[in-house]
Amino acid sequence: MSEQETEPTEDAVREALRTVSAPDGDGDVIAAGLVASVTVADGTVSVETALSGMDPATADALADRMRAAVLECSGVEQVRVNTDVAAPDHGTVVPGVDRIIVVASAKGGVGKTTVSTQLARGLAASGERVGLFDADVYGPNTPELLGIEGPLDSTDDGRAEPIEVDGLQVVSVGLIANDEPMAWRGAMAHEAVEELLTDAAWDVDTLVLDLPPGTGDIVLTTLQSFPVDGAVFVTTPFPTAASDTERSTALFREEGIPILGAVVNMAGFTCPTCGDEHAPFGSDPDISTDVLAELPIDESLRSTEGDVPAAFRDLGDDVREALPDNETVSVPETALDLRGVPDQARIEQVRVEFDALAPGESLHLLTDTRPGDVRGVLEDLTSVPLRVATDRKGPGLWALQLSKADPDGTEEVTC
Ligand SMILES: Nc1ncnc2c1ncn2[C@@H]1O[C@H](COP(=O)(O)OP(=O)(O)OP(=O)(O)O)[C@@H](O)[C@H]1O
Repeated sequence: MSEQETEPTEDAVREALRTVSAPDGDGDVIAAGLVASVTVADGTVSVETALSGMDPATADALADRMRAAVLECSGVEQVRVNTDVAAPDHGTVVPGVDRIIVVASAKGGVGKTTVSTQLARGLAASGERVGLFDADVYGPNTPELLGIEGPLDSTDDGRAEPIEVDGLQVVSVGLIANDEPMAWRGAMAHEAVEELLTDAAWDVDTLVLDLPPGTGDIVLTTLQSFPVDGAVFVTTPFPTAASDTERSTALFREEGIPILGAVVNMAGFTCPTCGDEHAPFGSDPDISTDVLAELPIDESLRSTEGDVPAAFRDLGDDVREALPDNETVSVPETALDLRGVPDQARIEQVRVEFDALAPGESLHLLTDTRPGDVRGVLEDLTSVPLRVATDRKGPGLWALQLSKADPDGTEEVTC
């Protein structure tokens, strides 16, 4: 609280809450009996709600509106709106899968399937258990690339059994019994893809998911339904492919998906006769995303026989490096809930609370600001080494644990 501002009163907070209408036209949230109690201490307002029975999405949206209204009260620095409703389900965990990396492209035919398959092989080459899920209903080419055929067998408990090939567990919409994924393009296609993905008997550390090109239904529902840890975009250097990639990455970011980087494929070739370099699709595409790899037109990059091409082993390492820390971060009751808090106020709160930590102690945050931005701001505010653990709780929502490094310097420092 600034020196000029005084502690808000409980009455003022209740008055602010009266501006929030209850769902179903029941007047405001106070009149509708949806607020059980309000407490104020040192600029922090805690609102206990009585929302049991309400569906989680409505309760969450209502809590957001209450939080925003209370933040308008003079002297309020932080608001905790506690709902007695389970948090909305932001992501169906895929059984047997620890993390999901999607491979996407704005356009078809740019080499997305080639990159997905070789990236999966590259990750597996360093000892990870890797799955490859081909969700490209428009061109499920993974089976052909890996020389495998369907239909998939069923496990004893009736789940789809991934085909083991080249150290990968593979499931493709091209491996289903009726082998007609093109017929899935209709309205129900995304449900069929989701079912196959969650139904498969995976046992992997990382699942590489080859999305259909573009940003259609299947792509969006996959991003919204599953806890995707990061996306790799494949593009050619051709100017329109690059500008389409910019638009697609912006949409992924809006969905809260970390963009790990781009692979610029078909970036030139060496003439086998004269040895000259040619760039038929142009060079240096104008994209703001980090370029993880530039791959030439080269027959050997298509081959899935023998050793994984060095370019894809390197890509595997770079992708692993680019992944945000995906530890499980808890959200204790004392966590700072920064959702909806104005920028300046949230920076000040984090600075004050971080300064107050003893070395080795941690501060927990729940925030709608991207973790990289929080870390950047904090690094500008303090010279103390910090460690940041990040856990994406849903689209645009992260739990962060910010720890002050141990004085003896034994703790890993990640910034
Ligand atoms: N760097 C490369 N050098 C040579 N050939 C390549 C390269 N990348 C991809 N190809 C070839 O280009 C064709 C298209 O690649 P691929 O099927 O991977 O593209 P895609 O983006 O998945 O296409 P789709 O629109 O079907 O999803 C394939 O025949 C593939 O072998």
